[in-house]
Amino acid sequence: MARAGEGVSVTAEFTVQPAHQGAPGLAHGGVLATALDETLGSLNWLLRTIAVTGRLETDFVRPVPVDTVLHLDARITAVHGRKIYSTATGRIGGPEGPVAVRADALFIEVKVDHFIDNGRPAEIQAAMSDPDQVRRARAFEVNP
Ligand SMILES: CCCCCCCC(=O)SCCNC(=O)CCNC(=O)[C@H](O)C(C)(C)COP(=O)(O)OP(=O)(O)OC[C@H]1O[C@@H](n2cnc3c(N)ncnc32)[C@H](O)[C@@H]1OP(=O)(O)O
Repeated sequence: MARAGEGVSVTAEFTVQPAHQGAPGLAHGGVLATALDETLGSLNWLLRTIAVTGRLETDFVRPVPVDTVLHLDARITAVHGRKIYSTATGRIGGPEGPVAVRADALFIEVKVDHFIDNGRPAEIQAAMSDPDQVRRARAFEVNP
C-alpha cells in the first residue's frame, strides 16, 4: 500500500516473504532494491509524469529478515527538465525504526513511445486493447 503525503512524497509498506530470501532467512538485496524502485517510481505517478529509472544508488545498512515489514518513505528532491531526482529510506521495526536500506534515484521522463517502441509486441497489443490492464497490474490506490 502507498500513501501520498505532504508535497510530493509517498510512504509504503513491503512485507518480506520467504520467496524474497537471498541468504537463509534474509531478504535478497535485489528485492529490497525493487521495493525502493517501485516506491520511488510511484512518485512520478503523483507528478503525472511518465518516467523510467535511469539511476538507482542503493545502500544496504542492516540485514532484513523474512516476515519483516519494510516501512518505505520516498520524496522528490528536485526536478530539472526531464530529470526527476528522488530519495527513499526503508525502516524496520516501525515507521520510526532504524534505517535498513536507502536509495537515491534519477528518473528520466519519457514519451509513451518508449514503451511502444521497446516493449514486446504481444504485451503492447494487450495493453493497447485494454488500457486499464496496466492500472490493474500495478494496482495501488492513493490514500484509500
Ligand atoms: C508506465 C510504467 C512505468 C514503470 C516504471 C518502473 C520503474 C522501472 O523499473 S523503469 C525500467 C528500468 N529502466 C529502464 O529500462 C531505462 C533504460 N534506459 C533508457 O531507456 C534510456 O537510457 C533513458 C530513457 C533513461 C534515457 O535516454 P534518453 O531519453 O536518450 O535521454 P538522454 O538524453 O540520454 O538523457 C537525458 C538526461 O538524463 C541524464 N541521464 C540519463 N541516464 C542517466 C543515468 N543513468 N545517470 C545519470 N544521468 C543520466 C542525461 O545525462 C541527460 O541529462 P542532461 O539533460 O542534463 O543532458
